[in-house]
Amino acid sequence: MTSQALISVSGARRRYGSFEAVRGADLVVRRGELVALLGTNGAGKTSLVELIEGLAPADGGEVRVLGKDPYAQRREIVGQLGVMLQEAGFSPDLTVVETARMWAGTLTSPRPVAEALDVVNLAHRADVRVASLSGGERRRLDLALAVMGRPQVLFLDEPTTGLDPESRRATWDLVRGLLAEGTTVLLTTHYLEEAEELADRIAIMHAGRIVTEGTVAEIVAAEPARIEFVPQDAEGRLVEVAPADLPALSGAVGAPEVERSRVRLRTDRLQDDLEAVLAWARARGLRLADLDARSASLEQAFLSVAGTTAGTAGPDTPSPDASEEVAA
Ligand SMILES: Nc1ncnc2c1ncn2[C@@H]1O[C@H](COP(=O)(O)OP(=O)(O)OP(=O)(O)O)[C@@H](O)[C@H]1O
Repeated sequence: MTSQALISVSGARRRYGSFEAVRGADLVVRRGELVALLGTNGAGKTSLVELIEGLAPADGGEVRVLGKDPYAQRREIVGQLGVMLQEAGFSPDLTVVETARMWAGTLTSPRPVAEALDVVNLAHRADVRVASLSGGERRRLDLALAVMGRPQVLFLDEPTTGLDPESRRATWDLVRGLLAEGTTVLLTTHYLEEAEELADRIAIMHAGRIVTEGTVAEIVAAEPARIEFVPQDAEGRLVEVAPADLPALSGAVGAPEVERSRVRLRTDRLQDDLEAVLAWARARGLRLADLDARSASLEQAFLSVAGTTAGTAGPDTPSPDASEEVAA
C-alpha cells in the first residue's frame, strides 16, 4: 500500500526576474518518511523548499502540502508545519525556557514546553541564556521550536551545519525519534552522510530540477562500480599495460583508464568482471597492487549528477568524509 503523499510537487517553477531558479521540479514526500533534498550550490533547493513552505507562490506547476496550496491556503495548514530555520532570530538575552514559552504562545496547541525541551535534550539547560548556548545546543533549541506545534510536516534546513560529529549524531537521533512519532520530514543538507543516515529517499537537485530520486540503494545501483589496481610482476616491479591489453569486461562502462601504471575500470557487473580481472592477472603472472574493487557510493552518484548534467555549478563540499579519490 502506498502511503499518502503529504507533499507533492509537480512541474514547479520559480523565477527571480528573468532567471528561473526552479525549472519544473517534481517531488513527492509520503506520510512518515524523510526525504533528503541534496544538490549542488545554487541548484534551487532553498527556492523550491520555500515554495513548499508556502513562503512564495510558484510561477508554474503545482505544489500541494497536506492537500492544499501552501501559498494560497497557507492559513489552513501553517499550524501543521514545523520549520527549523538556520537562524531562528530569538533574543540572546532570553533563557532557553523563556524562548520556548514565547514561541509556544504563538501556537494554537503547542506541546508542553518541558516536553519540547526534553525531546531535544535541553531540559537541563532551561535556565541558561540563549547567548551562552553552544552551537549544537542552539541548533537543538531551533529544533525544539520547530517541533513545538507537533507538526505533521517538518522542514529541516541544514540542521547540523557547523556541528561537531558528536552533536551531529545526537541531532540524528532526535530526528529518528521524531520519525518514530510519525512526523514527515523534508531535509535539506550538504552532508551526504547525513542523507544516508536518515533518509528513506533522496532527491538530488541540479540546475532547477530534481534529476535523480530514489533510495540510496537505487541511486547507487544506477552508477557503475569501480575496479582499480597497479599491475606488478612477481618481484614487485611496475608493469605497464596498455588499455588494449586489459581483459574485456562483460559490464564495462566507458573505456579503461591507465594513468601512471594505475588501471581504472568501471563496470555494471562487479563480481563477474572482478573474476575476469583476477583470471587475466593470474594467466600473466601479475600481482595487482592496491587492488580496490567497490560498488559506487552515494558521493560518486552525486558527483556524477553534478558533473554530467548541463549547468555550470560545481558540486558542494559534500561531506566531511568525502573521499580524496573523488575530490582529487
Ligand atoms: N532573491 C533572489 N533573487 C535572484 N536570484 C536568486 C534569489 N534567490 C536565489 N537566487 C538564485 O537562484 C538560484 C538558486 O538559489 P537557491 O538559494 O534556491 O539554491 P540552493 O540550492 O539553495 O543553493 P545553496 O546550496 O547554495 O544554498 C541561484 O542561482 C541563486 O543565485
